[in-house]
Amino acid sequence: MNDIKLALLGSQGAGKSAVLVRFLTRRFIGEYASNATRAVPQGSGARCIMEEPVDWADGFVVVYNISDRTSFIDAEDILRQIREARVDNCKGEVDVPVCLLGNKRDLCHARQVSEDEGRCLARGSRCHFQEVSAAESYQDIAGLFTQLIRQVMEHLKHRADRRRYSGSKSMAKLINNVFGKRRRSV
Ligand SMILES: Nc1nc2c(ncn2[C@@H]2O[C@H](COP(=O)(O)OP(=O)(O)OP(=O)(O)O)[C@@H](O)[C@H]2O)c(=O)[nH]1
Repeated sequence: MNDIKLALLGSQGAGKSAVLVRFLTRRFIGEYASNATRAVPQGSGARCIMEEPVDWADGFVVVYNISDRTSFIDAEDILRQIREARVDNCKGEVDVPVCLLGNKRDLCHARQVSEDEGRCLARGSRCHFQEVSAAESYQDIAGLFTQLIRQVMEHLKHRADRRRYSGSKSMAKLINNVFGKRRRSV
């Protein structure tokens, strides 16, 4: 079986590493060096632009921090960019699986983004939504990745079936053209 490639995107400090480390190790590692983000805020910070199109990903996890509205606006922007890229690249194909994650649910006393807003954004972007806390819970994050991986595998299978089908259709057309023409010229 081929590897599955997932991209975790989101603004700086949203908790991408914490979510991933929680899933892979079941542990919450509170402090570690902050990576260069794959999606960076630019200019005033009101717009979040991906450094490069993520065309290698089979699925996306877009993370924001529920106690930071700017990170939610960034997530909105990232989802829009993913949507636009898939309109360009995947004509007629089933959408690439995407999950919107509202992280740091344990900080609900400092909440700036309601759960309804998250759900509403996900609905508009045709993606799954969940609030989680990388600090407090493994189960939610594990369940979420398991579901996303399942969706990605189904998506890849669907895409492979489609390619096989359109390949055999082209071959049938080619044979028809060649032999059809011959028959006419006899
Ligand atoms: N309270 C709380 N803190 C969290 C949670 N997840 C991450 N953090 C903290 O938020 C900070 C940023 O987390 P990171 O995982 O480094 O965030 P990131 O999105 O990978 O950040 P960059 O690498 O800078 O893009 C760290 O201090 C984490 O300990 C959470 O669920 N709850």
